[in-house]
Amino acid sequence: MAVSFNYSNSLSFMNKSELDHVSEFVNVAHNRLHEKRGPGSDFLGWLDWPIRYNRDECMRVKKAAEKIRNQSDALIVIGTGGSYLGARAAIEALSHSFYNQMENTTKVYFAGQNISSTYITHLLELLDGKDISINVISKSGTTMEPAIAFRIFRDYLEKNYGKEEARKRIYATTDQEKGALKKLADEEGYESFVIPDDIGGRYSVLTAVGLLPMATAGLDIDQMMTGAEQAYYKYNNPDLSTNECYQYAAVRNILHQKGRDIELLVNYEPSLQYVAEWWKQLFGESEGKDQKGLFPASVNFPTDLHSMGQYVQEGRRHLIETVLQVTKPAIDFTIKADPDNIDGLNFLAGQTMDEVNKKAFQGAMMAHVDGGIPNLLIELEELNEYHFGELVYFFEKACAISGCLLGVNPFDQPGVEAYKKNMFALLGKPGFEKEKLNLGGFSIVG
Ligand SMILES: O=P(O)(O)OC[C@H]1O[C@](O)(CO)[C@@H](O)[C@@H]1O
Repeated sequence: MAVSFNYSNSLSFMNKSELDHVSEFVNVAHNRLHEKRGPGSDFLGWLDWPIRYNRDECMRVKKAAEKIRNQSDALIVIGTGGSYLGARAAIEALSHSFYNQMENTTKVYFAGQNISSTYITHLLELLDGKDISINVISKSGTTMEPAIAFRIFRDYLEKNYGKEEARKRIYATTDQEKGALKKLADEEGYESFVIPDDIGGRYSVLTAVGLLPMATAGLDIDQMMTGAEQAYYKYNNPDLSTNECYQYAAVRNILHQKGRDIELLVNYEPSLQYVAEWWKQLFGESEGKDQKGLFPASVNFPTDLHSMGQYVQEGRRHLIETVLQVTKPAIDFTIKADPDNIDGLNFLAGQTMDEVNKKAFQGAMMAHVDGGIPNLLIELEELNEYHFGELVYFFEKACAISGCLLGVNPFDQPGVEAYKKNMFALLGKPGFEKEKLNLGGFSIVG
């Protein structure tokens, strides 16, 4: 099976009867989703997206990617949160580990996910003398971090190419009708792609938001959509005893109710690090509200076994460990015998590097379960576009069901506005004068 879920190593931390109990609620959550009822039902466009996405737009995405690849040394993808993480996750997971350092590739760099003057200056230095295009992505069209980066890069393009040519090198992915970016794109005549109204940022990776940067990096986006389509059918069944996506949602909720407050997503392939970052936004923004929710965190093993391993083994018992495991690595090789064996590693001779990696996983998993940490396992047969699409859909649907089980609206993110208000007040944005007065009680350094 391409993506599979196994919770057998959490059964000593819960009773099977608890799953039977929750299956009724899973059924309710399933019906709510599929009948488009319940909180956040305006944002369910992702649910059947893999079977109804706009093929013409997808074709346009591929053509634009081709043009970018022919015309530019690098694409600068400007966006943050859901307008950034999915594309980065896919490109890092599915491309060469040193993609941007390889010859003959169209480099993909990200900007607008921070407000660091050092980062953006270094990026501009790196791009000096190179031909570039820009894909600016923002659903609202008003998020400040990417808006600042876009202002800087637009200016850079106009200075380097002149206004006319700059326009042809800017691709905007935004709302169909509203927002400052949409307005600018229309005025300037940028080629534009749509983020559907009913798909929230963190659910948008399989729209043009993710697909244009991915296609530019040479990924097969048709395969990705086919994988997501298969997942749509596979996880369409309300029966908890067979639907592994729903089992993941249910088990993490049961464990959460029993005092597990943090879910650690673990990988043994460094290229999955940004899948974890994408997953953190998906679950964190969806579930962390009304003073509820599992805190999504991530570690990269075995690297972090040498830093966080101690805590996982013996620290506070509030963790769930969810391992995202790749069954068959893209590349494997056999460790050779060394006639001198000074490092004492000849016992590994004849084994493959991946066999050793898998033993590290098994050893850590057994130790952590023995140490009191329930283990969930999500296995991915291979890291390719098809399975990536399937995995995205698995997580999206599990997150929606999980949020319903938790009793929150999994599709809004009201809490993100609080820091924005303070920041705008501190920056003196017109309209935020009252908020500025309310900041009086804090001592502000810096
Ligand atoms: O695509 P936008 O509207 O720029 O938003 C980027 C991100 O910012 C948030 O709105 C939070 O502020 C996320 O939900 C979203 O993914």
